[in-house]
Amino acid sequence: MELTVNLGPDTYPIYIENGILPQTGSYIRKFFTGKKIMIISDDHVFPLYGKTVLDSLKDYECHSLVLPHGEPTKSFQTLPQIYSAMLDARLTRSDLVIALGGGVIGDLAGFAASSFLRGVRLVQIPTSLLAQVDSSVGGKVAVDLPQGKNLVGAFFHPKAVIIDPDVLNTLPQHFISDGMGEVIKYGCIKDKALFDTLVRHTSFEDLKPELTRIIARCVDIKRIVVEHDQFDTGERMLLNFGHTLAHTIEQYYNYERESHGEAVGIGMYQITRLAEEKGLTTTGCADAIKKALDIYWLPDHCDLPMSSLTDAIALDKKNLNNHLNLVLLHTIGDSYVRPDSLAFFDGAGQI
Ligand SMILES: NC(=O)c1ccc[n+]([C@@H]2O[C@H](COP(=O)([O-])OP(=O)(O)OC[C@H]3O[C@@H](n4cnc5c(N)ncnc54)[C@H](O)[C@@H]3O)[C@@H](O)[C@H]2O)c1
Ligand SMILES: O=C(O)C(=O)C[C@@H](O)[C@H](O)[C@H](O)COP(=O)(O)O
Ligand SMILES: [Zn+2]
Repeated sequence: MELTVNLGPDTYPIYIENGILPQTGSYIRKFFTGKKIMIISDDHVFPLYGKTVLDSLKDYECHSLVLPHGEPTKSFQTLPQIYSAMLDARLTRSDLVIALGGGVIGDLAGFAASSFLRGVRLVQIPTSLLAQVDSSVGGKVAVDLPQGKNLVGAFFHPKAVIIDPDVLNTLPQHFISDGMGEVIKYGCIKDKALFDTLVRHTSFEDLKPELTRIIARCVDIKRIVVEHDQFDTGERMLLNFGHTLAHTIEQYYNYERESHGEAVGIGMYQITRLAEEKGLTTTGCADAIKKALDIYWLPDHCDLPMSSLTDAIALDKKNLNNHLNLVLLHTIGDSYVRPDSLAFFDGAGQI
């Protein structure tokens, strides 16, 4: 299956098909006539899939940079190492960077590509469920700062996204759950039928036969939203459902305890619980989210006092002028952005 993200001069294709990884070279040859490619990956993914990708790129001069896995790598501190590798490889603006990995590598290599020489072309090959359903599409690339998630970044679209769901066979269960956090998000914000499918199943194994279709559905929802609002000034904020709290939870633990999908799960449940208490969301949505999180082994709380998160919430990128923009649900499948303030969280207790 091929989808197209229509963004004028930044239009790009997304290829989604089981078993397409060995054909990476043929997708890249469609648009890339340069000579040199740098693959950026991590030390879990490259040993598993690096050779397959390299074998398909035999007609190019390929360089690889393999970084330690995990969120702490998506740091401002990692960038000099990437720029040095790019300089050592004599990468020019006519060359190409491939991000081969999960969302950490996609965001980090994407930001490096966006900033090196003011922009070197990028291809995303997402290998985690989270990256396949969400982070590889839409052009948000970034690194974390100690003060907050994704605080230094850019909008920089890839030239192509190549999604092979077969690679998920080696993804550990924990990260399957993380990806399901974002899948549940897509059901919550835009697609009740998708949400109902998720809660009709009893486990990920049970859902698996439908996975390729579900990946494509999430990507398509994101494609439509990004086409409407690529720079995150309105509708795109809906993709941030659960993230106001998620990002502060991740930052609170210095990116070492709650992973992104887990934190999004907690954030979606807790903000919906609070919104229901205030009459801003239809009663029952928080319970429905909790049920979905349970099925896919995701937490709904982390026992942090809300007061420990408010400083970081003030850095949320959805803040405009003097107000917070919160993403809430009217009901499952129907979301909205509400201009509000930190007072929304008063009396929240522990989350
Ligand atoms: N740019 C965006 O729009 C966007 C959207 C959502 C999330 N994100 C970001 O994505 C990041 C999280 O991404 P993630 O959950 O993919 O984390 P990740 O990149 O750390 O990958 C999770 C783990 O799985 C391993 N892995 C990946 N693919 C594998 C495979 N096929 N087989 C075996 N192991 C594999 C990785 O090495 C890592 O250990 C966060 O930093 C989050 O902020 C960005
Ligand atoms: O693409 C978007 O827009 C999103 O909000 C998708 C989120 O899942 C993702 O975590 C994103 O990186 C968050 O962006 P940020 O602007 O809040 O850092
Ligand atoms: Zn996210």
